[in-house]
Amino acid sequence: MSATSESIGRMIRDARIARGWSQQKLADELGSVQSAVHRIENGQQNLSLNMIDRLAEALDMPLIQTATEGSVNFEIQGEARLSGQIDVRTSKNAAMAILCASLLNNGRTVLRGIARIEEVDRISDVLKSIGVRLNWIGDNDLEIVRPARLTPETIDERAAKRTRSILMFLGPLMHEFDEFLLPYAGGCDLGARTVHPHLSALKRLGLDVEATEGNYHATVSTNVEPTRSVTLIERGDTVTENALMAAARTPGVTTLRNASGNYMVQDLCFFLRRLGVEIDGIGTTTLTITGVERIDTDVEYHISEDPIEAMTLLTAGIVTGSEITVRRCPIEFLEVEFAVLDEMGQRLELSPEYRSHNGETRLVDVTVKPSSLTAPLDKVHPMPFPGLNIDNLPFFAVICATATGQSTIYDWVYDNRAIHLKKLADLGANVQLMDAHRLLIIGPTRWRGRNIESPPALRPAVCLLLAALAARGTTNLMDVYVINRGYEDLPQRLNKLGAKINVFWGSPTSGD
Ligand SMILES: CC(=O)N[C@H]1[C@@H](OP(=O)(O)OP(=O)(O)OC[C@H]2O[C@@H](n3ccc(=O)[nH]c3=O)[C@H](O)[C@@H]2O)O[C@H](CO)[C@@H](O)[C@@H]1O
Ligand SMILES: C=C(OP(=O)(O)O)C(=O)O
Repeated sequence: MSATSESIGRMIRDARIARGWSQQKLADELGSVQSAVHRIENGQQNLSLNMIDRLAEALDMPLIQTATEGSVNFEIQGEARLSGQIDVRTSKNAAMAILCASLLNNGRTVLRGIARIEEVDRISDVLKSIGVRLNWIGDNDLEIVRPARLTPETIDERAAKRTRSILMFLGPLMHEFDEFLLPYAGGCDLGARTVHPHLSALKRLGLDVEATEGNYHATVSTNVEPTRSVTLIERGDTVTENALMAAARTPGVTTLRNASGNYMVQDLCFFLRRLGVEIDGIGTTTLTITGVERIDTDVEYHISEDPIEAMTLLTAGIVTGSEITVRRCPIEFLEVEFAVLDEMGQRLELSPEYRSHNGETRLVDVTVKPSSLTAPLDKVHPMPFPGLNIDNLPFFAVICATATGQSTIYDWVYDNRAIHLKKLADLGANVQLMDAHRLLIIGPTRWRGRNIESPPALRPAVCLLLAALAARGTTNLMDVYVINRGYEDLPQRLNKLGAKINVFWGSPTSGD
């Protein structure tokens, strides 16, 4: 059986009307807002697993769960010509860091503009399970109030194991307990990802963590110097964030060297500053943090725009040869990407800069002009900020496949990500995996639609969606949970630009 988002929407509307409920009443029951119910009923919103469960419970309708059993899939009709304007939404990765950082605050935290994505739902499930109260107060605004005592002993292990961000509870929780356990982190299948840099940095900040059977066993030590300098053994994003959260509530001055200056780290720093934590060196590799004993502040913070989503949307325009304007692109985190695109012959028009709602991040509107692309002369490779973003590299595989000539994509970072990009061959690309880290791509590609399983990795999966937009024929991209992990209503938003993507549950209606 397969059900589309429209048919599920109709089922929900009928059930609501049968109960004599208004959209507002259903929204109240769901802990959501009326506009979200309106969109769900019109099939204009992706339904997260969490929302499906809540709808079934509120309407006492297990049928909704039955209808949506199996995977969420996208049917993409290709040869799309896109036009119009689209706004970049806020980032998954900053949301993850700041949601974890809200644990540092005993006051009320309101996060504005937070993306409603599976990853936010997962970490929300985990936060709720340790006693935190979360309340959506607008379509994308979340109120967070933590209890006086958090209860890590009641943690939702299933949700915790689906996200790597659980690692970022270590920094905040060390201020509350002498000893605690956390389940192992999960996330995308990108190959082995290091945890040791986190443990090594936290040790220097007074937290000993031992990996035991299925758990991290954390013990706080008391012998922390009043002034400390910690050099991270990797310039990783979440390790920098973990160390920042450890330093934020450790009185005295901490200097973090080899810190990441990436977008999510900057966003976390701006948030911590609002909480009264002094931080110097934001955006550089040396951060100086003056910690405070206790934070009890009612704070509102607007998360900034996602450079990875910006690159995703720009790639949609590029591979379909369309003219679209992607508004609210955080330019500081896209400079190298744009320089590489420029070398390849891609024309982009940039508006004057303006500020994001956080008052800090610089934004521009970018218009993609249909261009004739040639392969870059050298390999395309990522570097920590301010290099080409590691999560933007996969989009260059699709773009290079569109360009004329031979390109090399070199992903030194992840052992398994390039392997997933090999799947672009199923949609017609001439892609060869030279080794686990290098792809050789010969373009241009005549993309063709297929039935295809999503790889278990967010960016490679969305790359297939983007290629499918350009492909001849229809692509059924099956089991897109990973895409919904990081993107809010991507099909619906691309459809507003002229794409034809249908969300359905179960198995595809037509064969390949
Ligand atoms: C929730 C979140 O914010 N996730 C992001 C974060 O994950 P996160 O910070 O968890 O990234 P990892 O710690 O897994 O680092 C990614 C990989 O890069 C390697 N590495 C990293 C830095 C370095 O200086 N040397 C080095 O070798 C690590 O060993 C690892 O294999 O950063 C990654 C790299 O930007 C992004 O892909 C993720 O989207
Ligand atoms: C790898 C990613 O994220 P995570 O760290 O959440 O797995 C990503 O955003 O592409």
